[in-house]
Amino acid sequence: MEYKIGTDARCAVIGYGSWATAIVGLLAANGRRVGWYVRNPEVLESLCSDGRNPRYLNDLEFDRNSIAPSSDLDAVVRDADIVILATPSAYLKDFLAPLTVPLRDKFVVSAIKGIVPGDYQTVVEYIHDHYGLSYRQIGLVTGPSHAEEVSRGKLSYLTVVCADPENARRIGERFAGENIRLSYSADLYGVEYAAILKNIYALSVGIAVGLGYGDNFLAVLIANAAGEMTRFLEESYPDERNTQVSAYLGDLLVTCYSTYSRNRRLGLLIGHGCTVKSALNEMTMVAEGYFAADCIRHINFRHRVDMPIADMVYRVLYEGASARRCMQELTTKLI
Ligand SMILES: NC(=O)C1=CN([C@@H]2O[C@H](COP(=O)(O)OP(=O)(O)OC[C@H]3O[C@@H](n4cnc5c(N)ncnc54)[C@H](OP(=O)(O)O)[C@@H]3O)[C@@H](O)[C@H]2O)C=CC1
Ligand SMILES: O=C(CO)COP(=O)(O)O
Repeated sequence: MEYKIGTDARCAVIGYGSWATAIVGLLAANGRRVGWYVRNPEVLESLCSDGRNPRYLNDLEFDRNSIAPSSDLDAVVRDADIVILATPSAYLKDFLAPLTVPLRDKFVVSAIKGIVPGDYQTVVEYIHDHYGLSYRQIGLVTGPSHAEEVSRGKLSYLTVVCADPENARRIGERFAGENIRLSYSADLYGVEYAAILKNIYALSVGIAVGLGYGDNFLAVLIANAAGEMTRFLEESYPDERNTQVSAYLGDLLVTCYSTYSRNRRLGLLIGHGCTVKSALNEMTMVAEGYFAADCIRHINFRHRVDMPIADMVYRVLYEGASARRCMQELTTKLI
């Protein structure tokens, strides 16, 4: 089905973590009231009374007239034309479970960077298969974009991905702002997988830093991670794409280097000697790379791409292998 987003399309955001909150901040600055599905009563009450999310990005104050938070998922979706998904991938099904209103007549944009566990599908594939949307009705918003910086107005570049360039521009208009630059792409498969893989690579970087490796080695590790990402995309879904641009390489770099990165932080804890279980318990936010390491391994059984870095992360996270020994072995495979 050909789906055209109208100029007056209404947006709604599903989720109330840090990225969802930063996204609502961008959309709300652009005019129309933003629907917002917030199932947590404490967060909902605070947004309605005080215009703040008490759990995430608490310093961001919303004009209460610009947001419409609600715990009624059906009502939020019914009133929207563009539905933006911004939950961690592991909880997406759980968040969408109460939905009885069809999504088929909406445009769905995923801001999620992960695989739906259990189904081993990307969010785009999952929405296509389970909600009956055509791939032309699904898009992505991605790029190097930590919520903390976006919400504080630090210059950030986002990439909107969807098949139809006109729809991509309409979505871009909603995210646009003084400190947001936009790019466009039609590579749904490549950009979505790049955003998933970079989380695994940032975990490997955190592990290396925690083990005491220096900047020289990190540069080698990240250069090899960029190569591994490109190899996976080229071998699993060949297309004309330039993986040197922000949506692929840029997002990999920011996640590997930024102190805001949740994935890097999880790796750091493990590199410092925490068990995987205690490192996960220490995290106050979700590190998608933990789930992705298992899902990508499973998906790669089909493609059989050589992925030594992703394999190393999997062995440390899921097989109880020694981080030090695995990293040492990996050093012999990098160029
Ligand atoms: N943060 C960022 O800078 C960016 C994140 N993204 C992507 O956005 C997506 C959302 O991430 P982000 O906003 O960072 O996530 P956060 O860690 O900030 O938020 C987590 C959200 O998930 C809920 N949650 C946590 N644990 C559970 C659980 N066990 N069961 C059900 N719900 C749970 C939390 O609810 P509660 O508080 O009630 O526990 C909260 O709403 C991810 O795919 C991420 O990769 C993309 C770009 C930037
Ligand atoms: O995707 C992100 C930045 O672009 C966020 O990465 P982390 O989840 O590692 O913080």
